[in-house]
Amino acid sequence: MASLGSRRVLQAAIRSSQLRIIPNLFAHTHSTVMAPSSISRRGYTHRTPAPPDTSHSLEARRALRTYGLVPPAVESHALQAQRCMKQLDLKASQIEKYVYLSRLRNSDVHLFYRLVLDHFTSLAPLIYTPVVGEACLKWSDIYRQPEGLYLSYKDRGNLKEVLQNWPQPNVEITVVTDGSRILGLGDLGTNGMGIPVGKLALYTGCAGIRPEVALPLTLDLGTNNETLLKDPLYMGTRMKRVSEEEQGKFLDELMVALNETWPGIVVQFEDFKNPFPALEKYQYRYSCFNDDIQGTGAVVLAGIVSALRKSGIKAKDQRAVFMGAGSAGTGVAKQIVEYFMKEGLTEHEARRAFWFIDTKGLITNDRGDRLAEHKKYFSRDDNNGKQFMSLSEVVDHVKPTILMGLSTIRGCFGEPILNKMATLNKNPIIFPLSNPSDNAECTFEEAMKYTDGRALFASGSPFPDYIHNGKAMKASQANNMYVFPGIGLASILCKAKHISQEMIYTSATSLSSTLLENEYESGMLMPSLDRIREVSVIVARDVIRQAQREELDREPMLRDLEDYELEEWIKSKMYDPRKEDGYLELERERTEELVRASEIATFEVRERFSAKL
Ligand SMILES: O=C([O-])CC(=O)C(=O)O
Ligand SMILES: [Mg+2]
Repeated sequence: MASLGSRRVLQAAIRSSQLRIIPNLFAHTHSTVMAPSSISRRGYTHRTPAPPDTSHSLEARRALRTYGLVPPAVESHALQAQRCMKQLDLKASQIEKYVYLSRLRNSDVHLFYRLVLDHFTSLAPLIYTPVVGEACLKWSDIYRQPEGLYLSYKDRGNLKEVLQNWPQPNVEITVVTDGSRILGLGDLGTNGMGIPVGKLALYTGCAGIRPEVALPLTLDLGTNNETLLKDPLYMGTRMKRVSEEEQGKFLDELMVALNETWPGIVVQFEDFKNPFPALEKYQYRYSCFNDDIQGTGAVVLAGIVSALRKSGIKAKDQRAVFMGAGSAGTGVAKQIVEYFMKEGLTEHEARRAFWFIDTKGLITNDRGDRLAEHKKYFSRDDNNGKQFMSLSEVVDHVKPTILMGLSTIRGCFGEPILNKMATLNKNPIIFPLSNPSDNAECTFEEAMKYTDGRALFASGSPFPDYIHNGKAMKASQANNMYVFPGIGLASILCKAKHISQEMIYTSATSLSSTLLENEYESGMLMPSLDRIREVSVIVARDVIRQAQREELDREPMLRDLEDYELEEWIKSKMYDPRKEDGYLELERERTEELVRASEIATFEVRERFSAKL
């Protein structure tokens, strides 16, 4: 027999199903009491009925009783999108545009994604880097609505219960951050929520992951950012970050709780200052990966493959100087080592092609400090006792072919350094990867101007085109958005047991294979952003194939498909907002709801009946 509590829930459900006749004008806001269509197995879902919509036919409006609530014209999706773009144009600042788009995503999710798909190149910088960086810096000020789940240190022991509060019953993927290293902006605590939200918007935009199966997750484990701790509007717990050991235990509980709640969920770790413990511990146990180390590494590798082809200089003759020696930097370099080894170098030779600079200068074995674990692999022992303090000294010493920036020091690839690179190389490879744009080591314009237009360039954040000698040149963006959506999509679709390093590596070679000949000829190292959806399909296809080779897949029927069939199947699984219709969706939900309500009513009657016996 149902308990009193569950009876109340059932009664409330029945009551609300009667109330539902009037469409909820504010059904799109999470704070609204949900219409019964929102009642799911787990409680409430915010997969709400579409709000009154100017694209609904008059007949649909009458059926929905929204007739008269919107102006009389019946508009096409294209017209609606046109109005949104016009409204976006009226916003004076980037952050206002960000807020406008966030609101749109929360109020009319399909319209938002139609916009994203149709204007990806111009909107990506607004929903993602660089503007998402500004949004995170100002998150406490611009906060308007819940957009993800927060798990606090004080919730340990109960993480599973908190996860149950997430309104969606089926979650297939989560992006999780502890906010400790947001882009190149440092520790932003719970203000880092903008990152999981932004990354998952790209999952939907680039790889067609349905918005309702994506969970943005932010861990509130304290912050060491004094400004935030003093800010009255800061919304995280006001305490210093917990210790590494405490964080480790918290993550152990989280991974179990996530997998018990949503078995096989794909977990993307994002912007953790200390990413290695989690990656090493979980990568062979769960379906997870670290985007900053593995995703960025794969994209940069794809860029390097194309740049090497373009410059004509073999792997064995490459020398790479890395400005910045954080975990992401060494992670990126390790993937290039793997590639150099596949090109015939021994591991020793490949490793020796890298020189890392941190705040104390060139990393050497004998410079007299204790090196962090992740730096040891690339530490030099061939400096003959000499230490090199500045980038300029290191460039003179190494004569690099590649300059990689992961330092977050804006402008450290200045004119003299770029001039030197241009003197040393016909086509110097210059990758200023720090995000957002304000932290980039150099801009596209600077790279081109000071190398006489000869640089092979890719950056982390977008840069505008630059006209050199009358020729318009396009900046390539070596951002992990070219691979993480495909890796995540593949892992969901083939139900990967875990995400192997080979699957990540495959995403890199797959991405480099998508560069079209005309893109390559024009100097681009990454495919055009307009094609990101088709790129994600290819990446997903190849990553699935790799999972199959390693027997990590749990969807055997995919093995029987030819490549072109697999591609078609992947496409058929992708959410396409242009095919979504709020009205039809609502009708479907209504039917389901009626069935559910009658089941509940039957249950109620039976319950009353048995209570009388
Ligand atoms: O978010 C981005 O644009 C790339 C990235 O992962 C980072 O910089 O941490
Ligand atoms: Mg990141």
